[in-house]
Amino acid sequence: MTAPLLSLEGVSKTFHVRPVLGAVRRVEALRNVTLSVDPGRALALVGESGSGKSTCGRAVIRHFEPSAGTIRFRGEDIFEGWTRQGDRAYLRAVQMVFQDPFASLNPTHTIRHHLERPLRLHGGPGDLEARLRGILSDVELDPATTLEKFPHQLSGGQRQRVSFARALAVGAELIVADEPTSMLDVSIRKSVLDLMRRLKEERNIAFLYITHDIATAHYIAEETAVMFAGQVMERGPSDAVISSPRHAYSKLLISAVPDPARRFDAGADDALAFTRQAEAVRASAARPVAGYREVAPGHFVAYAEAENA
Ligand SMILES: Nc1ncnc2c1ncn2[C@@H]1O[C@H](COP(=O)(O)OP(=O)(O)OP(=O)(O)O)[C@@H](O)[C@H]1O
Repeated sequence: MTAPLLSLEGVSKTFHVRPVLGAVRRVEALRNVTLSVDPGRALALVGESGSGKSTCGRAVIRHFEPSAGTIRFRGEDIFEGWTRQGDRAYLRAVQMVFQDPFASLNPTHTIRHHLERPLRLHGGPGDLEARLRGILSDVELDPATTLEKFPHQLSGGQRQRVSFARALAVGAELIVADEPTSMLDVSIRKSVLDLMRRLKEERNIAFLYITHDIATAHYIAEETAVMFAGQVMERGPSDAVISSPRHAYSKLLISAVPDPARRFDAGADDALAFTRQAEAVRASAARPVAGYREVAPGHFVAYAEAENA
């Protein structure tokens, strides 16, 4: 068994929101989250809005320190006792690709500028121009027509490819991809997902893939974790979690994926009953997780205290 590249052990994060008027509000964005990602593999984090997926990704790229728990990269605590050199190596090895590539590309600089600097800093064999062209080819962009362009002159899909190229340029080993295709046209989503798969298979890059889209989680990731209210409800092989979910909340989430064969007005009479049932499941899932049952090898399902009795 390979050692995980990244592991989160009992990670919690509480934000204190200070409104202009009224009392400070505590938001428990992550509660005791334990997950791991192996080299060259992908873990998908799925869940509804506000479930804590992005907070998890942001903790991994050290946007903030968790309130509790440990995050390790190759066995080393990412917040403790690193030399400056180790620190720099981590910042290179773990890269984030965001939903909106515009937000992470500087509109006043060409694609050449975006890629040249990290390539220079990172070093590596071969001359810079050849490496630049190589990296663009790796993300299936034509160097001849791309290098001198500005971000606004590219399509959304091409811009997202530049984001991946930049991660490659610094020597990323783990990419935290936060909804990388959700702003793209449906017609080009698959090609960007295919690129991610290729980077995983050919370059051994690991992915923490954050998404609302359960179908793409299945397409990209060997493993899937379902989050709700800052906790992991279920995790395991994507096939098992998505095709035969075991936790009531995972079942609810997966049942909410639109079925193209179903008429949009079908079952309207059942809608109220469904909403009531969904509310009950969500209320139950929000309770603190007491532990996980391993229902099949590597497939873990959360239980709350009373449920285990
Ligand atoms: N900086 C912050 N300050 C206060 N609350 C925050 C902060 N960042 C996130 N939260 C809260 O933490 C919870 C989890 O948010 P998070 O963005 O991680 O969810 P998400 O699952 O990624 O949702 P989405 O899919 O909408 O991005 C939410 O209630 C959110 O409002």
